[in-house]
Amino acid sequence: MMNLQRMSCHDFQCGLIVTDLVERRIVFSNHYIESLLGVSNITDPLTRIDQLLSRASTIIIESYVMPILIHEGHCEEVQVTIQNAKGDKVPALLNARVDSAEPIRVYWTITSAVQRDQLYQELVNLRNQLEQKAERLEQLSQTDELTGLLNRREFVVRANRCIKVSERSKRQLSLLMFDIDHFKKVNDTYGHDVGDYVLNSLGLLLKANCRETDHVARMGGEEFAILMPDTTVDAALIFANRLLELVCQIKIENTVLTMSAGIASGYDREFDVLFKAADIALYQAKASGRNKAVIES
Ligand SMILES: Nc1nc2c(ncn2[C@@H]2O[C@H](COP(=O)(O)OP(=O)(O)OP(=O)(O)O)[C@@H](O)[C@H]2O)c(=O)[nH]1
Repeated sequence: MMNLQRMSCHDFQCGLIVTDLVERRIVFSNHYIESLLGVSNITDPLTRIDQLLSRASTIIIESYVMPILIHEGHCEEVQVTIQNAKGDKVPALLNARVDSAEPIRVYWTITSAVQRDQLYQELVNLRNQLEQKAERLEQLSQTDELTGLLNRREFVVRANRCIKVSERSKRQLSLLMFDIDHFKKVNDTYGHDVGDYVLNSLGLLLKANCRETDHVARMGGEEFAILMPDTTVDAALIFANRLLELVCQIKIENTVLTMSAGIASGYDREFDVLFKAADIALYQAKASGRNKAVIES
């Protein structure tokens, strides 16, 4: 065990500095401070404690620590930056206490906070990583893996939100349901991979041609849906016909892709009602020859 009688301030594993109150000139510092700064001796009576700190830290001392010290007599756990002899910045934790006996002295303790800073940085990094993962998970839970479009669950959530807005504004929205014609034949003739490629290409085509305010989803299999806020049934029909023309551009060898569409519109209809109406219209489009868009009757 260490002989307590022979222990001196230099044995402490924290920095000790004694200064006067007004000018903060150093009258004593221990070895820890010297090793923190990378100098052999700083007990030069002309050295002020501010000279050991970064510019920002001297402002903190002047505007925050000193008023508290004068008012309360002590100030704890202030994060400062020490500038060492090499010019490196070392994060440190500072405590100070005033001894009012004449001559008035301030006792400063300074400990390196490098590890604390590293720990803090690690926590910040970890938090960022978790946030990114949570974002990614949220995205995965909302989208269809093959096309990157919304999945059915997220589509229904957003559609219900849009319906509420349209109920208030009394502005029509339109739901467009469409389904690739004879898609089974594509799979059977060219294989499932080509079928996937077609679905993916259609996803890209829809993303490129829909408005940012539209909600586009793959509802399952080869069935897609677009919810268009603030869109009348006539505008929806024009848009649906444009998509029918565009989808012909996706060709697999000699097969030209077509699709059928059903449209339902309104501003005061529940999602299930709107969905059913668009689905029936889609069925009518299929039943009456495919490659067309039909408005609900
Ligand atoms: N490649 C691929 N095919 C899928 C996927 N999901 C569903 N399908 C296929 O889509 C086809 C849908 O076939 P049907 O429901 O008979 O429809 P269809 O052949 O398009 O006929 P109509 O809709 O009546 O014009 C089936 O062969 C499914 O296996 C998928 O993720 N990838």
